[in-house]
Formats: sequence, C-alpha cells, structure tokens
Amino acid sequence: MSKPLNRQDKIRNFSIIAHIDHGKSTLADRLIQSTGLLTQREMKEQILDTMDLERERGITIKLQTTRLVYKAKDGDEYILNLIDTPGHVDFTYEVSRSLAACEGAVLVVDASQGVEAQTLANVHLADVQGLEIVPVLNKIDLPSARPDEIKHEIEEVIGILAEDAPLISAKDGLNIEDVLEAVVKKVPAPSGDENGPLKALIFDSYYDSYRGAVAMVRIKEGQVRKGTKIMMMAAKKVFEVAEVGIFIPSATPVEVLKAGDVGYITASIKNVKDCRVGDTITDADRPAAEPLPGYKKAQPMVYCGIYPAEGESYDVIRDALEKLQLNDAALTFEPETSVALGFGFRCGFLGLLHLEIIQQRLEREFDLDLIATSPSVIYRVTKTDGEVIMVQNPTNLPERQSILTMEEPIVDAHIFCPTDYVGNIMELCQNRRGVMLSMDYLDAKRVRLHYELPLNEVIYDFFDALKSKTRGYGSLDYEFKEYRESDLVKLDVLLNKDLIDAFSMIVHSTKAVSRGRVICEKLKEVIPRHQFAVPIQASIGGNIIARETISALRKDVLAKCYGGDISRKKKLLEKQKEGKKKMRQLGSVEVPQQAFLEVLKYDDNK
Ligand SMILES: Nc1nc2c(ncn2[C@@H]2O[C@H](COP(=O)(O)OP(=O)(O)OP(=O)(O)O)[C@@H](O)[C@H]2O)c(=O)[nH]1
Repeated sequence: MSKPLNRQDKIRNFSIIAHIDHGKSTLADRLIQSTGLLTQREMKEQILDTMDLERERGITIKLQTTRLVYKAKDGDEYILNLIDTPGHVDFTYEVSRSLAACEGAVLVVDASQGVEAQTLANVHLADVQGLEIVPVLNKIDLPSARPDEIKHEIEEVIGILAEDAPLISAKDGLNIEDVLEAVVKKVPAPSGDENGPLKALIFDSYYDSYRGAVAMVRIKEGQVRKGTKIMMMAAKKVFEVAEVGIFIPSATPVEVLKAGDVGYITASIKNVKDCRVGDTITDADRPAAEPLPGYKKAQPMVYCGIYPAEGESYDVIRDALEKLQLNDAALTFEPETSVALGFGFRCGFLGLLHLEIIQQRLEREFDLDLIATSPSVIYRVTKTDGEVIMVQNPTNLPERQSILTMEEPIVDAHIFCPTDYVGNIMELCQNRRGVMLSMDYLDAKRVRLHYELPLNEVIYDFFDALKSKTRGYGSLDYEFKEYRESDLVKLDVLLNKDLIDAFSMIVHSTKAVSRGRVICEKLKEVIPRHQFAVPIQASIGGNIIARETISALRKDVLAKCYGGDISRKKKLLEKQKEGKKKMRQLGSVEVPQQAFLEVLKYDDNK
C-alpha cells in the first residue's frame, strides 16, 4: 500500500551552493529554462543576478528565489523552490540565511578546478543547517575536466558520497535533468503542520515604494493569506496581510501560503525596521509559543566612516542606509563626527567587498555622493586604569600613555591553490604577518594552506593580492579566531600641516614606516596641485616618519585653447566642474574622493 498523498511530498526547497565561478548562476538559469518557465527568447543572460553591480563583478549578492514546476521521471509533478545564494567569502552569512529556508543544497563543483575554499565553507554552512547535500560536477565539456579525480576529492576532502553525482555542463545544457532528478530523489520533502500556529521565517526582504516592505518567507508551520493578522515576533508589531504570493520568477499573488511553501508577504509595512530578516512571522490571533531559531547573526568585522560629499544631505544618507539594512542585517551604522568631514556614520561590514558594494549601492541606487574613510577592524584596548574598550575608529584610540595593552583580531585562513604558487602564497602571508599552521596536498597538483593572519592585514586587499599572485587560481576562506596582543600604533596623515582624522589608521609598529611612506606617495599622485605647495606627512605620536610635497601650480585649463573653439572650451570647463564634484575640502587642501581608496592599497613590495 502506498501512503496517502500529501501536498508537501511534492515540494522540494533547495539552494545551489558553489565556489565562485563554478557555475551556480549558469546552472540556475538552465534549471529555470529546462522546466519551461521561460522561453529562450525571454531568457536574459543571467536571470537571477539582477543587480547591475553583480553583473559587473560576476558575483551574486542579493537573494532571489524562483518556483519551478518539474515533471519527474516517476510521472509526478514537483514544485521546486530554488533559493539563490550569494557567492563570496564576505557573504557566508547571507548563504546561511537562504539555507535556513531549505531542506537541501545542490553543491556545484567545477570538474576541472575541484574543491575550493568556499566549496568547503558553504558545505559547512549547509551541514550546520542539517541540509541534504547533492553534489554535481559541472563544466565536464572542458577538455581539462577530470570528473573521476574530482569525485574522489569530494569524498576525501568533504566527506560526502559523490559516486552518483550528475556530470553536467551548465553552459551547454548537458544532463541538466539529472540534477532535477537528484533534487527530487535526495532532498527531503518539507514537513511541518499546516494546521499549527503560523511560523514563517523571513529569509530576505526588500522595499517596494508601493507595497512597503516585502518579506520573503519560508512557511515552516501553519498558513497565511490575505487578511491574516500577523505579528513579527522580534519586532512585536502587528500588521494585516495585504497580499501573499510566489515568485515565478516575478512576484505573483496566490490565495494562501502553507507549511512547506516559499513565497512573499506584504502588509503595508512602512517602517523597514519592522520587517527584519531572521525574524519569525506568526498569527497574531493564534501566536506560536516560540520563534524559529534564527541563524547565527553576522558580526561586522570591518568598520569605516561614511560621509556626505560636498552638498549631500546627512538625512538622505541615513534613510538610504536604513533601506539597505532591511535586507542586509550584517550592515550596521551609527552617527559619528569627524573634524575633517563633519557629520557622518560609522558603518560596520562583513569585509571589504561588502563595504565596496554598500558604497556603490548608495551611490547608484540612491544617487548619493559619498566619502568612505579608511576601514578598520575592532581593536581591544586595555587602559592603564583597567578599563577595557573596543575601538572601531582609530580616532578614538586613547593617548599612548594611557594604553596598557592593545589586542587585534586574528583569523583562521584556509587557502587553496595549485602547488606552483605555494611559494608566492607563503611570501604574501609572511608579508602580512601570517603564521602557517599546516599544509596538505589535496592531490599532486593542489594544496591547502592553513594560516593564522591578523584581520587588519586581510581586510585591505589580501584577496586581490592572492588572486594576482596565483593567476586567479587561489581561493580563500577565513573566520574569526581570537584577540591577540600586538604591538600596534596609530598612523596619522597631515595635509598642509593639518591632521586629517579621516586618514588615520592603526597599523603594526613594524609596518608603520613603510605604510606611511606608501600613503604619502599615493596621496601625492592623486591630489592635484594647488596654488601653494602642499606638504603631505605621515606621523606616529607626533613624530613625522614620511613626507612628500606637492609643488605649487596654477591650473589654467583654458591656457591650451587659443583660437575660437568655444565648444572645446566649454567641454574642458565642464570636465573641470565634473572633477570638482568629486573633490572634498580637507582643511586648506582639496582632495579627490579617490584618495580615500588609494591610501588603503598596500604595496607588497615595499
Ligand atoms: N565551459 C563551461 N563553462 C561554464 C559552465 N558553466 C558555467 N560556465 C562558465 O563559468 C563562469 C562562471 O559561471 P557562473 O554561473 O557565473 O558562476 P557562479 O558560480 O554563479 O559565480 P558567482 O555568481 O560569482 O558565484 C561563466 O563564465 C560561465 O559561462 C560549463 O558547464 N562549462
């Protein structure tokens, strides 16, 4: 006797996880296409990666979800809810968010590259959520594909069976159906009482100017429909549901969402703070006893100041940050002031990429002109009077004589790379004060290195340096380990004798002189000449350790334009104006926005 048919038996909720570039988005597109959701013509190049920024960088940041309908080989129709995940070392937290809404994860591994740092990191996150992992080997069309070796590697390094893993080419659309079959067979159907009190997990949200905050939810128990009075369990706010729906892939209203479903809820929620990712939605008239377990809250690891450029409004920036925070709980901010830059915000990020993305989203989506100061990690300072303080902003570092000890965050870093580049990696890590803990050979060609590294050496451009020193083949994953005492000093920058607090940073004492020199040189390159000479100095505790001077020059852009070419003159003046817009007056010196980014760049050869 077969057991009676249950609606949930025909639902599968899953994510795709992969190391960057192993083909996650390409596979997602193929799955959408092969289940007939969209015709070829309608298919954009990459449907799930909607944001411009992502396209540019080729990484997925914002979560998206899509309902697919698949007629399986067993003759039944299944609803497959595919929840997209971001793919970068900075965003493991967001991966956890989408995994919390699933029962399984398709693990895509490039059949020529093999297991990489984020393959392992993502598997670990899926494991923590108790998900079924379905391995898939992609890019088997490549002549360099070595599926048998990589299957073995998956079994050895990850410890899951890979014998039956589908061998696919997402690019050519080869064996895509095997992936759908594996999802149907291996990923468990959702369970959860449809008639119990409502419990819905908000795994993402976005702001829609007409409908207010839209909560993307996984219904774990109970049901929700238009008119249901819902309560946000953490926010303790009650709303009446205006609409529930699903993504196919655009938002489409349905009558009801029940346990096991993935969809969205709108309820004219005007204040974005009332619709926090990770919160549980319940029925206000019949509330659940307890909220769902959230996932581990992400701790920002990198802080920087964000200030309005000339003429921008502080309130508009606050509003924009609040909107971004709605679906990015890892972003934190609080007001701060800078002598050089005025009123702004101290913002916390997961890492440098996260910082750059938020900065660019503020500039593009909200059309804001901003200045971001040097990023900093959080230092733990014990003062001579016994007080312990956490310092996120170098400007707040107490006077030297009142500091007893300073500790800095240390991370555990795992680096995967081809054996040819081991020497380069070791050199890089040594330059960044790393301590090697172990080195394992994955096979004859690849190694895994385990290092301890101070976070303040990783946040600036470690990832870029790693990529360039391994021709793109190295991969990195890191996590916070502990605070450790360290010999740190505050490095200040003076422009025309004025201390510019926005440039101050905390560095290891052995690095201070070389960093100071590089910063002065970089600033000399990017700050335009003024009508007076501008000394650029780096100092530690009042002692100047490096100096450059920008010589005086009068800039007359029209000097070259003799004759009557008025349109050319106009163009030059426009260009100069445009250039001005990106300038910021710091004391008596005009500094281009770019300078703030330049000071961060390390020079590993110095
Ligand atoms: N040869 C070959 N190339 C593929 C295949 N699948 C994907 N690619 C290519 O690999 C690159 C990365 O693919 P994506 O789908 O963007 O990778 P991703 O894992 O989504 O990357 P992120 O969004 O950065 O996480 C693209 O240039 C794809 O065209 C495949 O089966 N064969």
